[in-house]
Amino acid sequence: MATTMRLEARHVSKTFGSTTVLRDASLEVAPGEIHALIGQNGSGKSTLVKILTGYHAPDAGATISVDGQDLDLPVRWADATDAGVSVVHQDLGLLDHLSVSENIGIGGFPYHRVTRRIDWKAQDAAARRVLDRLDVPIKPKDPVGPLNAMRRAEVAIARALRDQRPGEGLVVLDEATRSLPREELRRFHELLRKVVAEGTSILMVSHNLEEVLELADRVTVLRDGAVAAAGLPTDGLTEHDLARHMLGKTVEAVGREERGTCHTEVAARVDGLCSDTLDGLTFEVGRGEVVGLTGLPGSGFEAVAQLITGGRRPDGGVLTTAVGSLDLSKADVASCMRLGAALVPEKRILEGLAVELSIRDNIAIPSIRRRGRPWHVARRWQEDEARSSIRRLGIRSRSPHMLIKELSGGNQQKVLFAKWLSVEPDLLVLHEPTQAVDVGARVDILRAILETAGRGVGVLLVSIEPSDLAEVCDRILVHGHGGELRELRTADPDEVLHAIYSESALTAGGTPHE
Ligand SMILES: Nc1ncnc2c1ncn2[C@@H]1O[C@H](COP(=O)(O)OP(=O)(O)OP(=O)(O)O)[C@@H](O)[C@H]1O
Repeated sequence: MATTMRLEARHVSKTFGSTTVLRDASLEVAPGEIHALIGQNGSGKSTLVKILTGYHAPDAGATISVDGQDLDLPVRWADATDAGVSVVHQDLGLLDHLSVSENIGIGGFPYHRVTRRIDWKAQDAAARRVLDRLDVPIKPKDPVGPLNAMRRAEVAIARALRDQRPGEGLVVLDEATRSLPREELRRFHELLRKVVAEGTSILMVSHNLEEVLELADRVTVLRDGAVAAAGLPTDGLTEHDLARHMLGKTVEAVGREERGTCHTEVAARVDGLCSDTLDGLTFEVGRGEVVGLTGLPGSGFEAVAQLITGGRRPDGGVLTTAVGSLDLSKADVASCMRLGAALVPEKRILEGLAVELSIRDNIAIPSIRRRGRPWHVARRWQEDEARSSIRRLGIRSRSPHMLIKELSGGNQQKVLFAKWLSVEPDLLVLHEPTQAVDVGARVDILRAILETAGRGVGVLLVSIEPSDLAEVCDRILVHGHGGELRELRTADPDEVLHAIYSESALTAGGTPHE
């Protein structure tokens, strides 16, 4: 007899206005399996997940069932929850000022029968039960704020499993492992395996193909809103195979040809950068040079991107470019921009994009003054710049007038990147620019970084992605435990990884242009 699927979605389509973004898609997840849903940016993954959880209504003709029971469509979140479906989003959705138990209880607190108030005793006991079931050594009363990335992920999983009996239910992980440092991923994977060993199913949406192959039993690939491969067993598959299914073609490596050229002219110099986690960091970026900055996640190097571009004020430090010098402890974004330093930040929606404006307007914002006023004079330039960015970075959109909020996450990332590329600063600081973008877009972005450097811009790539760093950087500065910067020149991602996680693998030297 055929197994009853944990989740069976059939003939799912979705049309926004006149655009169909999901076409007759199907997805089957078996009990106790980890199933990955992958696809290029804008291929429809989030739309499909949002239909499963009731955020979007599907077009007519779809059916969705959990454990053989059809759900009424559009899905009501309460019905999905009753059927055992829960979601862990990318940001994990935790509230730092609340306790672990309160976070686990959000959306489903038990109420006292008589007083009709939240029954905290019952809530703490329920939190304890699910934490014990997962062998997570934290207490329900612990505050969430100080917890590290791994513990936070555990709390999010505990919340997802709160109402599920062992062996039942489906947890949807929407890029949920992205915030986890590499060394924690293995432990988190063990936790997920424990969850599915009981019979619960996991549907993971991910751009990390390495993780998909390591963790998932089967994978469904979406391409342009349709299923390009349904439920492929991952055994024997390679990342190349997955990329081919996603893109319908083979992805070529970035292939940096002239690396390590001597960059004698300095684009920007940072002197004595101090903050709570940094102790007098000093480094230079040459004109046309791509310099990587990396280190152990959480060791403090991540803050450099904001500290040298005016997003946050350091305790001390000076930025010098061809324009002049600036005391960073008194700087803001505008003064850093005047000096020629621009940042493509990590948290795109919060810090980088106006979501109610169009692609064209977002790209134009930083250049409005330079490109001339009044506004209509620059209109032609804006239109051309937006169209060329769309082409160059493969931004999936109907037109340059499409609003940012209508774009998929990865395509938003590309617009943010295009916005700052159009400025042509002296120093372009990029913080995790390939986060959440698909394999094809990643190559487009890395190529655009090299092109930008080729035009004489100094690029600082602040990242924990060893392969990005190895592929495009002339030099990589590794921030060590003791706060020192050590320099690495390599095109081998394993060597970068090794350097990040070991103290001894590097040669000394922080200022490199001799
Ligand atoms: N509210 C909306 N209005 C119009 N179009 C939308 C809306 N939401 C999503 N889209 C479009 O639907 C398509 C699929 O987007 P979706 O977010 O599902 O992609 P995705 O595969 O999750 O991409 P990513 O990996 O970049 O997050 C995109 O082209 C996007 O522009």
